[in-house]
Amino acid sequence: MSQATVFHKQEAILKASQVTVQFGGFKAIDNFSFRIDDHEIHFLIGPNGAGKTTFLDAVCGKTSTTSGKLLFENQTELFKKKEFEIVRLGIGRKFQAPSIFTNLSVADNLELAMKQDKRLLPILKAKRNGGEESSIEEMLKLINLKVARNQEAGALSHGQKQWLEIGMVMMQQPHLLLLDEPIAGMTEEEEEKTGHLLCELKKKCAILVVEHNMDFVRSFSDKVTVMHQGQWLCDGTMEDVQENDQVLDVYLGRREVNA
Ligand SMILES: Nc1ncnc2c1ncn2[C@@H]1O[C@H](COP(=O)(O)OP(=O)(O)OP(=O)(O)O)[C@@H](O)[C@H]1O
Repeated sequence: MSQATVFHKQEAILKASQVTVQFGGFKAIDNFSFRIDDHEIHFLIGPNGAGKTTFLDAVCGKTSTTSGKLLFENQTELFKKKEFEIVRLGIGRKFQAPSIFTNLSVADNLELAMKQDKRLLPILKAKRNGGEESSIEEMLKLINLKVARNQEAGALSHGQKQWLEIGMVMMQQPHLLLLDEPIAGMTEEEEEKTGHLLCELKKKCAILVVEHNMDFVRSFSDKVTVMHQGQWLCDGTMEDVQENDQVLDVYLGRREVNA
């Protein structure tokens, strides 16, 4: 293989092989295989209870896999790793529940997210160095919150809070970003801005998103994987998967696609 071929070959950031997650006798994920490449926005879709969130939980170490392999960047098996170890390896997750400090400024929230030592006082008393200052500035610009840098985070709109949280996860410079329904509760304008934010972020990392809003998936996905009853149903582009008869039957329905 020539050097040029090696450089242009897509690298898998995460490969799941035959992963099963069992709660008692119930398989929330059943023999599921999956792959996401670097710089890809990959949506995980499927009916309620399909196992999408459980898969994110398994990747970030919140839930243990019962069997199968989860290989990160071709070399690290995530099985049995603790959540903080997985964060350090380069997998960041934004949870649905808010985790911002509402009475700190937007910039202070980003600074806090950047530090390994999360004790508030020493961080807020210490003067930021030039490198930290420019990382915060860059992130403020990316998440569209430059004008709100000194505003208390609690006073932001719902959409702005979501972007701040995404920014906080990004301050750890993850190679893989996990998002669970990032546009829930947003206005149409905020949804659009979030989509464009994801397109910017994919220049820095791969992004795996659980989502039910099919218009959003259609607009911003590179690839889509459909899950059903814990199992892989199909994957491909959104155009591909919305023509799959099984996907139409169990999830999308005929009317949605016709519309
Ligand atoms: N800790 C748990 N203990 C027992 N069952 C669980 C647990 N967590 C999830 N489940 C079950 O596993 C199945 C998959 O749940 P999961 O939340 O992953 O689905 P989902 O595809 O994300 O659904 P939704 O789109 O509604 O969020 C569901 O039947 C759920 O009730």
